[in-house]
Amino acid sequence: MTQDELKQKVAQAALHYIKDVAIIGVGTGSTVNHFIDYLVDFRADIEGAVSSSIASTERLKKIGIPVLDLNAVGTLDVYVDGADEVNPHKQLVKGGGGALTREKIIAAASKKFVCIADETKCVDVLGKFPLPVEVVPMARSYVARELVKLGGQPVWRENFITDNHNVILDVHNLDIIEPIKLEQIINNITGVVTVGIFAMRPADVVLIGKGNEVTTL
Ligand SMILES: O=C[C@H](O)[C@H](O)[C@H](O)COP(=O)(O)O
Repeated sequence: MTQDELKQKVAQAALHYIKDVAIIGVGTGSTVNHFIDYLVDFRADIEGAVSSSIASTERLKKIGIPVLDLNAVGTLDVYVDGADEVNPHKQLVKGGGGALTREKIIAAASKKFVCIADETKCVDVLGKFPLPVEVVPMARSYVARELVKLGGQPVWRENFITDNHNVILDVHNLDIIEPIKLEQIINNITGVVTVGIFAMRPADVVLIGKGNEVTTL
């Protein structure tokens, strides 16, 4: 199977978790795009979705699924989203597509976070994938200097603005041995909006597309 076929398969497997769920939290990215495409057959049962990005909002609307404001919905039963890296503790690195802040908000507001990933995303130690950090634009250089002090090499994602009108620093060369600790440390740097480590609120279920099957963590 190609990587895209694996993404499709794992996205299909996530449908099991949305049975009888009226309002679904929906993430962002190429894996989630497959999930959204599958939702077309469930339109009649779905009241709406809370979306983590403008891109996902557009895709959901295109297939006729109403996109709702999280403030009006309260706690979500299920949130389905992809990841850039997954470790055996269901802790993640996210934000390769720059949607990390809204993703983290929806994950926090959801009872069950179902992460869908192909096997290339599995690692023992997070950090091989450059760690995305969303930063208020005027704080970019200051935050970059603070990230260097932590041992990383931040690279400004040029010509990219997030849905929240901020910038992204991708931090290379980090071995994230203590994900919760590093998440807290980076979150505490003034000017950081969100760090792409999802460890304080990890996934509850990780579905991994591997070979011809989907395994569950
Ligand atoms: O900002 C983007 C998100 O965190 C995505 O969920 C993540 O980058 C995985 O994307 P993909 O499914 O395209 O690999």
